Amino acid sequence: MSSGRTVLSNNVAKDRIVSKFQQAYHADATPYQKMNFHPKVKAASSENRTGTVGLKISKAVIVGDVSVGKTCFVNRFCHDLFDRDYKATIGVDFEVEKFSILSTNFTLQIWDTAGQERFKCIAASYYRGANVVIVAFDLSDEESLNNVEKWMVDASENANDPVKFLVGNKRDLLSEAAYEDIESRAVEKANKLGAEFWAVSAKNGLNVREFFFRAVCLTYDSLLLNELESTKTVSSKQIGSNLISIQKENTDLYEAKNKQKSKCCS
Ligand SMILES: Nc1nc2c(ncn2[C@@H]2O[C@H](COP(=O)(O)OP(=O)(O)OP(=O)(O)O)[C@@H](O)[C@H]2O)c(=O)[nH]1
Repeated sequence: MSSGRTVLSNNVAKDRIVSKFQQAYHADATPYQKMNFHPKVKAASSENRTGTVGLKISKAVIVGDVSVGKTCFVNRFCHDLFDRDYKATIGVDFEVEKFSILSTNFTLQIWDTAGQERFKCIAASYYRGANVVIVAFDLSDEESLNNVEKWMVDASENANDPVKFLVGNKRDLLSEAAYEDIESRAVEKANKLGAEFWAVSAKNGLNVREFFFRAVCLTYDSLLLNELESTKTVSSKQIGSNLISIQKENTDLYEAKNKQKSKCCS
């Protein structure tokens, strides 16, 4: 976390408090149509029934061609800095950001990977288990948009049912007309990839904070909803040569008053 930020008692900076559901950048370029936190997520958050979601560290990976501005994008959000000199990322780098979402602590690890081919193997080993996949391209470089498909396939392969984004950076370099031209192709590409499109500028900060807030809102909502919905856990025990499944009601996150006795079945 950058110095100079007001940090609250729960170790979360004041500018990392998320109390409203961040909307998509472009209504026609998102597979995520929800406009608000799920009512069950809101209720569980206000009643502190957030299970492991507030304890775990969620993971975001950012991938894309060389020099599209991945490091600058992360640095703009995490440190409010912009470096105009290019320094290639060697392998991977990461930042940790703490949020408070609907008063629940939520930690996001942001993995910034190298775009250079020679570091691809190292970077790819960090894609595993990602909850958020961000494929970045340079809005002023059509070639980098042409390559987003392979980045999305590679990064999503071992991810954990991720929320997917296509982020066009360097918006500051384009006129309105030039932007509209590339936007239509980017939206088409995002829809094809099942990803949500954002146009940002790491240089002037345009949409950077909004983007990360959107990413954590969607991730928190989906992780907590999954946890709330998995009310039934099935564990298996090997007894002799028989596999016995024990189904038990795990109602901790729901109304405790509805708790029932564990049931056994074969
Ligand atoms: N005009 C403008 N330049 C940018 C922006 N973001 C990054 N740059 C410049 O683009 C160059 C590359 O930025 P990086 O963030 O290092 O790119 P990267 O994608 O992390 O590169 P690799 O680590 O090699 O994969 C630098 O010279 C930055 O100053 C932006 O939003 N606008």
